[in-house]
Amino acid sequence: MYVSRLQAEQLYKVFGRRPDEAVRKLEGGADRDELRADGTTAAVIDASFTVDPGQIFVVMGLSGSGKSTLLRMLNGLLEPTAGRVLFDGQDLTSLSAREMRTVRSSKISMVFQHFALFPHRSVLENAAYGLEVQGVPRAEREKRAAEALELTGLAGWGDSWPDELSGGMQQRVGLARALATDADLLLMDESFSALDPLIRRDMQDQLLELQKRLKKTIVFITHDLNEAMRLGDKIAVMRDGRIVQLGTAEDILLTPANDYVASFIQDVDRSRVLTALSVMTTPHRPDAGDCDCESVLADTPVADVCTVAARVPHPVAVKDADGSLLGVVPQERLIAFLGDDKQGPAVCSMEEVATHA
Ligand SMILES: Nc1ncnc2c1ncn2[C@@H]1O[C@H](COP(=O)(O)OP(=O)(O)OP(=O)(O)O)[C@@H](O)[C@H]1O
Repeated sequence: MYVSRLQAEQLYKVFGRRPDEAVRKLEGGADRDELRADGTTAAVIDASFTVDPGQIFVVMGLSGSGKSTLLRMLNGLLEPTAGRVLFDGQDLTSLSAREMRTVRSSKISMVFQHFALFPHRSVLENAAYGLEVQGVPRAEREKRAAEALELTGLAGWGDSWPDELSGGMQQRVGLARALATDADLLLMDESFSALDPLIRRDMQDQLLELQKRLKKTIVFITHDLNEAMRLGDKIAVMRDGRIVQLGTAEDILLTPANDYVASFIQDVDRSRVLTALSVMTTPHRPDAGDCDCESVLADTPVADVCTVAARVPHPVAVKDADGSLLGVVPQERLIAFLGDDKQGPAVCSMEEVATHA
């Protein structure tokens, strides 16, 4: 039977008095504000989702929306008021504190926003810290920490002190520490939020690059939708404790669940998120794609489809990895897409253009 790596089932976390009663009220349709009047905070309300092996699952929301509380229930640091967390089919909420510590130290790694490095330990010792907690002998942990430093582009920095490294490099040490333990589940809490924009982008690229090789299961918390869309295979948008939308970046961009989500997507660069698959159409000519011109793949971002469109004299062919034709993207469709940036869902307007063309 197929088992999702991580599963949240109707998770609730209520802080304050009479939490069970509060859950019943929430199940009956009460909202956060009603409970606040009783001095109770509903931090997470009825959160359900699955994360598959090798996926990056992003939880996105503004401050106070419940992201950190959700994450702390996933790693067992907080006990849910109601609901279950399953990891590889095992119910974490049923484990004793001791069993939970074992799972946490061997299978789950955390990467925080603030690097949490020990200033009086070398970079190598910092990267080896998780292994030290697991009781791995020194020689073995130093070898694995050095490998992890190499993975994160810090080969040769092992003997330095944390304060000799830039912010971006310190965050890589944090990442190396998480990778060194071989934990399959990586929980990243606003891990790149303290970094300058360019370095932040660099770290996002590096994470995506590492992920191609390592295929960890990652839950990544952020308040930045652009970051969520760059990284997330699946994104949960949270508001006031509830998940208000769960979907891919394209789902969120093309069909935002409500005005709240729509207000976030205004600043997203759609040409980097949407792919050839979402803008292509059926070719009118039977010989489309038969020439030797450049083509694109279904997951090529629209921005890169534009570059190819500028070089070929006909609609850009979209092909699968075997070279079979999936569809075409006519230049007018791209122009409509780029020109209609501020006016709602791009694909609707493009469909109109295609119909009228
Ligand atoms: N230990 C606690 N006791 C009482 N209330 C809490 C506790 N922890 C969190 N809260 C409340 O729960 C709500 C959700 O907080 P949480 O920290 O999970 O949000 P967040 O989305 O992670 O915010 P931020 O990005 O600012 O960390 C907030 O209203 C917060 O005040």
